[in-house]
Amino acid sequence: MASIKGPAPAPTSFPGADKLRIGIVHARWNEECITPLVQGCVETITKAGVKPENIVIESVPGSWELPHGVSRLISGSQVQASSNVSDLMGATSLLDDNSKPSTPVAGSSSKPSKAALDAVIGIGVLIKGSTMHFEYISESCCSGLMRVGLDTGVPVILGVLTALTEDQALERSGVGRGANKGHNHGLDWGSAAVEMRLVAAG
Ligand SMILES: O=c1[nH]c(NC[C@H](O)[C@H](O)[C@H](O)CO)c([N+](=O)[O-])c(=O)[nH]1
Repeated sequence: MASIKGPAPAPTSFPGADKLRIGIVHARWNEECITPLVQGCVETITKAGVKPENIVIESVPGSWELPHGVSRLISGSQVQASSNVSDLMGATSLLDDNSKPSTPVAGSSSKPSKAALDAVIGIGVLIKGSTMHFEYISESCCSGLMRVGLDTGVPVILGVLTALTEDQALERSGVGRGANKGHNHGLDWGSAAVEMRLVAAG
């Protein structure tokens, strides 16, 4: 019997998306998953009509730091620019970019704009280990991101995979090891960010 789980189809047109500025803050753990998740997110954000120069990508050490990183990005202070969009699309790893000093997003002015962000996606990948660390970080990260969104009024999209196995994480990043590569959830998070700003805001 086919599963009934899964999101309804997202809207396909987003009038006004060309005016939006979207932020992505990603953790620097489990980059085999992080890189495709961020790429998937950027893919649907740009397909919706957001200009590449209006996508700000920064990174934090791990998922525990995501709420703080998202909050600081919304408040206008840079966390750590990890890559610009044009470099990202061909990237196989985001980590190399972190050795570079902060770089503005492709096509932007000499220094990254601090104009207000319309939505932010927090991306992290937690994989259960042999201790309770996973549970504590997962709960704190997810409730922290929810609080930042509610406190600031800026839509914060939950882009955190809480996987019990490596294969679960890889499949939900669209890079599964077996024949079934899975579905890249980053694609859904990108359209959710644009939708929450345009459709939900009315
Ligand atoms: O993003 C992650 N951070 C992880 N830990 C680091 C944590 O998020 C903090 O960066 C660290 O504790 C420093 O505050 C992970 N594990 O420990 O397994 C993990 O799986 N994913």
